[in-house]
Amino acid sequence: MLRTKVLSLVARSGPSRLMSTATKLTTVEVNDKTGIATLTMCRAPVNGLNLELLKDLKTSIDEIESNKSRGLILTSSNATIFSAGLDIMEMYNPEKERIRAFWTQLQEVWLSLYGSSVPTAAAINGHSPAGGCLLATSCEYRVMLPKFTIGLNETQLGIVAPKWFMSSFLSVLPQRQAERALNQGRMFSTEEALQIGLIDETATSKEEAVEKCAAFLGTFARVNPLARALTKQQFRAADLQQLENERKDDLEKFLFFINQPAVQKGLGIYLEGLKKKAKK
Ligand SMILES: CCCCCCCC/C=C\C/C=C/C(=O)SCCNC(=O)CCNC(=O)[C@H](O)C(C)(C)COP(=O)(O)OP(=O)(O)OC[C@H]1O[C@@H](n2cnc3c(N)ncnc32)[C@H](O)[C@@H]1OP(=O)(O)O
Repeated sequence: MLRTKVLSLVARSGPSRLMSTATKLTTVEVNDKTGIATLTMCRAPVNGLNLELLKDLKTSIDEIESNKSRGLILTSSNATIFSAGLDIMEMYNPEKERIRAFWTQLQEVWLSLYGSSVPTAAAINGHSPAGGCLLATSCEYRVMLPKFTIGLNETQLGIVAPKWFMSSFLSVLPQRQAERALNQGRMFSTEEALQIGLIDETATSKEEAVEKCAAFLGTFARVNPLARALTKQQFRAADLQQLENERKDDLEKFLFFINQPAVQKGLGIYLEGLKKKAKK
């Protein structure tokens, strides 16, 4: 595969450079003026996080990290969906080796995004359930468009959000609200998310959301980058270390849980419901 960690310039548009590692499911565009990188997920139809999208996300985050960008804005090329979360097809009747690689890659993405030394923000331009919410809450700031939903709905699917999903959620919401929302598998509307503090701002268009994210990232312009990065790291170190220490255990727990006949049955029913709804 033509994937290289070296930054390559493949196109120019206005003051931005599109940088790419020949990945297909993400693009990274760096604004020459601000030094802020916009990382866009573009896996049709719903930015379902499958193994390939996760690999591309990891490559792009690493690229932005090593390129010393001033900030990272995560968004989607889909007009109504930020990310539908984990691709359920990866977990339904899974193939043995692939599902191991899939979960390991998800861990990698979370460790690099939540632990990024670069300041991060999410321009949530569409629905953001489960894994989509994990990505958004791993960032330091969230701007969301109206009339969409966000939340960790795992219990609605008969599955359990692992500890590190909770860590990201808890870095944004107080424990009492986080616990209740997770137990209920609650999806919040944009307005509810703003009220509870799950998002920081709303915007009326993707462009405005990206601008507001850039304005947030700009607040660090006069802060010493090393001091800022080390401060962020200290806030997040315990969560990151916990997963680092328990990675193998976490993978085995996931495999055990997902392979339970009752869980497989539940996922099958949920998928069927999604497909029926899509056909209507
Ligand atoms: C004790 C400790 C144990 C630890 C164990 C750990 C286990 C934890 C395991 C996993 C954690 C899981 C995290 C997740 O992220 S699960 C995924 C959750 N996501 C969802 O529930 C979202 C489902 N999708 C939707 O709600 C909607 O699709 C939408 C709001 C995102 C978009 O709606 P709309 O625009 O109307 O699109 P459609 O619904 O018509 O969908 C189009 C198309 O896409 C398919 N699809 C949608 N979402 C997914 C998905 N997440 N995975 C796979 N496929 C998806 C949908 O079925 C349609 O397909 P088509 O009929 O073939 O066109």
